[in-house]
Amino acid sequence: MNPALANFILGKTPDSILHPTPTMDTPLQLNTGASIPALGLGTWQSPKGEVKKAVIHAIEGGYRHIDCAFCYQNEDEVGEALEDVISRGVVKREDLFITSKLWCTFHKRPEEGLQKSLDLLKTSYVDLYLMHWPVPMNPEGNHFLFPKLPDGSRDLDHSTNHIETWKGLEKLIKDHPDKVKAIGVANYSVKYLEKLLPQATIVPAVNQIENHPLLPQQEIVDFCKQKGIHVTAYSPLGSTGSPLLKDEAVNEIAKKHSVGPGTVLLSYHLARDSSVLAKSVTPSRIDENRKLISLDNDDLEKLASVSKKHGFTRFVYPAFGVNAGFPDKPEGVDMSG
Ligand SMILES: NC(=O)C1=CN([C@@H]2O[C@H](COP(=O)(O)OP(=O)(O)OC[C@H]3O[C@@H](n4cnc5c(N)ncnc54)[C@H](OP(=O)(O)O)[C@@H]3O)[C@@H](O)[C@H]2O)C=CC1
Ligand SMILES: O=C[C@H](O)[C@@H](O)[C@@H](O)[C@H](O)C(=O)O
Repeated sequence: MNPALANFILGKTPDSILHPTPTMDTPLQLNTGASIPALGLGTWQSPKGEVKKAVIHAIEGGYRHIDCAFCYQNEDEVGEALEDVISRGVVKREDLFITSKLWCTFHKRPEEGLQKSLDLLKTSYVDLYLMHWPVPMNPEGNHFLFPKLPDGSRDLDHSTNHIETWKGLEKLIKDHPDKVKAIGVANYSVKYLEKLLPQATIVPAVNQIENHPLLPQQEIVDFCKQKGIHVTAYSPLGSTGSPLLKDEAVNEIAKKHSVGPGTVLLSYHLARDSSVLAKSVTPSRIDENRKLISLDNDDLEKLASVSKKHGFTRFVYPAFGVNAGFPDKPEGVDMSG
């Protein structure tokens, strides 16, 4: 039977009224008063020679949110793409939402880090500037992005901490409101936020975290919601090679809604009031990833069962050797401040 007719007979409010179908442009509110589009194009590991075409394709197809970072080492090509679409009148700069991130070796130099990204991206401002990881690394080490000690471990900067970095970002937005519209964090656990918030004069607008059915991070999502911090989910497909597209429960839900498994994995975050970033340099996938649906409670329960059945999997965990406060990764040195 048609679900709408069934609901009518049962006297139930259809899910479509309770949860209107989200789109990639559904604006989600930030604590700054601005909004962030529900779906963003990721650019991590998007190779040079491909990322420009990918960003142009995405924007021509309606994407308005692009996630970038200095450490991705491809912001120059993203900038060429932005210049291209803006100069051709495909989109106006003010209709785009561009995120960049302060890399770990720049924690003591936020103004320099921001200016480098602005120059590469060929834009006068970013909509959101995130502290990429709450882990300062030696700015004068043996590599400008990934300095290492002789034993091969990452060269951390113990003379400062993420709280000092945040204060630098607060100063940055106060001094340069024309260059950065909102500041936020990434890869923050509840433990780190609990250390940061009492010392912050600006509550981060966003916490960008790894999030998918194998790593629901419900405690962080709930904590952020309570504090007015918007969550953006990264690696929704399981990162490189998109392993989560094969998950059995995800595929059952996809079949039920007659959509692909990617639609389920991306829509999961909208059901939790988060925005989501999907990376692809493949035009057909960039298009496919635009499709979002509203999931119902049965779907969400089934997705919650995925990590209960298989345990937690964190796909992105760089070898900082730092305990970032994530319950699933208790090892490493404490840099929480
Ligand atoms: N703040 C942080 O520390 C982090 C932020 N991020 C951000 O989040 C973004 C997304 O996360 P990411 O880790 O890249 O991983 P995703 O979960 O977005 O997965 C990307 C992978 O999935 C493939 N893929 C994409 N769409 C499809 C599709 N429809 N069908 C089949 N395969 C598909 C891509 O291949 P292909 O490109 O070849 O098509 C690529 O291999 C990043 O790019 C980055 O912008 C990510 C990690 C950490
Ligand atoms: O944003 C993506 C990730 O955080 C990525 O920037 C890091 O994993 C980085 O490659 C590292 O090795 O520290």
